[in-house]
Amino acid sequence: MSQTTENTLATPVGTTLERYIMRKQAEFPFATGELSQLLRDIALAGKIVNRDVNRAGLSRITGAMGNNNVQGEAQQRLDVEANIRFIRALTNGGECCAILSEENEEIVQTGNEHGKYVVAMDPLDGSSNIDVNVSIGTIFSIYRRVSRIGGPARLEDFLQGGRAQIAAGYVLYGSSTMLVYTTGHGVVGFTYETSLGEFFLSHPAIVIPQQGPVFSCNEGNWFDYPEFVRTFLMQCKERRLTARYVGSLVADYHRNLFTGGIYLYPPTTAKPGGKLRLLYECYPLAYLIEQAGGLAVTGADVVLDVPPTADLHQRAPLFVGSAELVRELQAVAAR
Ligand SMILES: O=P(O)(O)OC[C@H]1O[C@](O)(COP(=O)(O)O)[C@@H](O)[C@@H]1O
Ligand SMILES: [Mg+2]
Ligand SMILES: [Mg+2]
Repeated sequence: MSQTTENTLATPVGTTLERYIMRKQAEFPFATGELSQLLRDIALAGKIVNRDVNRAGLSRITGAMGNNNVQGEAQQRLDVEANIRFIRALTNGGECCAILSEENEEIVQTGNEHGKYVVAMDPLDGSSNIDVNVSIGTIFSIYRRVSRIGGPARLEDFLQGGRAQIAAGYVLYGSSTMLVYTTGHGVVGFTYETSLGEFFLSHPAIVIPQQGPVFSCNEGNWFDYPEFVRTFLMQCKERRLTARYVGSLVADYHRNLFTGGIYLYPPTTAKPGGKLRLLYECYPLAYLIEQAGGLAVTGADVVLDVPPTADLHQRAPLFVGSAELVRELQAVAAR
């Protein structure tokens, strides 16, 4: 076990996020604190969105905006609200020079041209569940920029590929609110203590079981799935695995991370390239799952090795979770 993991594991449960980030930074003599600040900014935005989510019904942040986003999907008020909150926190934090968001067609330049990092994000994941009080989330992915520091960010900063991520994670707004992320040294989870307004370390080293009892898939699309997907789903049923599908990627993913299992969003006739977005849904969750000992594929290919195209909102099929289950799917896909 590496020194870093030993120190991390030595960090007692109940440590605040702030103290954990400081400890972590101390483990890297050349760390300059910018990434730490960026993680703090994300946590701050997560707290504000958590408040908005909790009282959405009271503050009228419910329902559709009446327009569609770049994906052609109806934008919910909370999609827009969460987008504003994260863009504002990342801009004010000073370390992020540009943001790619599901809710913005183009890259958002923050004006922090000295910033070394860019962030790709899905500010509100699980939009179909917003107004019905079902768990939703935020997904983020961080890259060190490759464009010249001191100037605006460029497209290539976001097209470095899944393995160039230096950090990734999500905030889950569920029965409790959690921040789960990796910086390439395992996966760590913090639980939000609303009354104190603090994230506390609750899961120092999250590891997904190699096998699992759960499969998560919208079987309403059964007739639109490729043959290999139906074959795999039949195998799951023959083995009496349990079907669980919340319809919020972050919530389904989070459950399977702890219980073991596989989440599937296959290609369909309507969406042969898949529904989920490669840069701010698939890549970050694939990076996390590999850091937790699991696997993420698009079918035969490993998600983190899928090269990005110039389409910032490109989609990809996603099969993610316990390594053995995902390999079984890969084997069926390769037949
Ligand atoms: O309704 P479907 O087709 O099952 O799709 C649900 C999936 O789409 C998503 O809502 C897409 O994400 P957004 O809500 O961020 O657009 C996932 O969270 C979820 O897993
Ligand atoms: Mg999403
Ligand atoms: Mg979204």
